[in-house]
Amino acid sequence: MSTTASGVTVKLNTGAEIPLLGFGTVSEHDTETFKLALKAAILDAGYKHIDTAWYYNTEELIGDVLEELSLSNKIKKDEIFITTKVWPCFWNDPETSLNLSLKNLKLEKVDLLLQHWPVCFAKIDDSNGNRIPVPKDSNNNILYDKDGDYLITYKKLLKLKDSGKAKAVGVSNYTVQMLERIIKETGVIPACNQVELHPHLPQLELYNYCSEKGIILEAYSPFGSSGAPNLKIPLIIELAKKYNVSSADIIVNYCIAKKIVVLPRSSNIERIKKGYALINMEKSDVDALDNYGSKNPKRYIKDSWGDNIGFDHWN
Ligand SMILES: NC(=O)C1=CN([C@@H]2O[C@H](COP(=O)(O)OP(=O)(O)OC[C@H]3O[C@@H](n4cnc5c(N)ncnc54)[C@H](O)[C@@H]3O)[C@@H](O)[C@H]2O)C=CC1
Ligand SMILES: O=C1O[C@H](CO)[C@@H](O)[C@@H]1O
Repeated sequence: MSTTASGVTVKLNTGAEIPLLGFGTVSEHDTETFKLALKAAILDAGYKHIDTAWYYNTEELIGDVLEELSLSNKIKKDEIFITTKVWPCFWNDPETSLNLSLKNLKLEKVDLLLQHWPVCFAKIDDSNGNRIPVPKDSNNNILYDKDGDYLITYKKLLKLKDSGKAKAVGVSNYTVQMLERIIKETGVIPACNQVELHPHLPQLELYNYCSEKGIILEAYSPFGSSGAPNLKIPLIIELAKKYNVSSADIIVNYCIAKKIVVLPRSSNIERIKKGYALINMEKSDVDALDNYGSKNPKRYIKDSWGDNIGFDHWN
């Protein structure tokens, strides 16, 4: 096992290794800050995995950084595991989405392609011909496609894998019931399921199901998203003292101990350079964190379309 969190990997059901630590690329900052953060993550902290999506509008910046670092021989592009996602407005033409992502990322293929949400928005383009991510009517209600079905998207993603443009295919924001449905209908087990997961939302039923099926779980918003509220949980602060690390290290190691991919985001260069310490967390501490979240489940990402698919722990 590596001594830094960025070096630890787990095997996907395709046989490929995925680094358990990935750099989250939702951005609240200007383009230069974003690029500097990504460069520090790759060059100083040794990140080998970037999690992005068409929806984040950061793919072109990521493509620029990868191109620059590879042209100056600082990295080889194929050393970095790249995940991108198909947003619900592309539910019926994920190939268009993937082609846009590949163009922006300046890549010929991605390591992992995810269906971003199991929902289907209407396909509406703006006057410049760009797809509207979340189409709404004049009353601000989201426009769903009444003929949409997330199973159709999954089947189309599997075809994209066959075409070689995505080395592996997975899903995001799926419940156990949805996973059961796509597996029953296609016979193909997705490589992973990316969901909100952290010590305040351990998702134990989903975790047990995915472990049994060999689906790698990926934890988004591990720190509780903007403002990082999870870092202030008293049990996490206590464990940080016990192991002499930071609260962020505890959350990252909670996921790593459970072989869950973890996708923290940061734009703070000093923190990024430091990376995350890899510790040997005792099972009783992992269990205590599971227990904490099971008793106090809390979801931070409350996009309204989550309502439509029956997400729980909404309040
Ligand atoms: N599949 C999906 O639907 C979703 C995927 N994601 C992915 O997961 C990634 C991470 O999730 P996010 O929601 O972005 O949030 P996060 O849980 O990683 O938290 C980010 C926040 O924590 C702060 N932070 C980071 N390290 C800190 C530290 N050591 N001390 C204090 N504050 C710290 C950052 O400044 C930022 O405000 C995203 O960037 C994206 O790649 C996120 C949301 C949904
Ligand atoms: O991936 C995602 O990021 C945004 C913002 O957190 C969320 O809406 C989406 O699922």
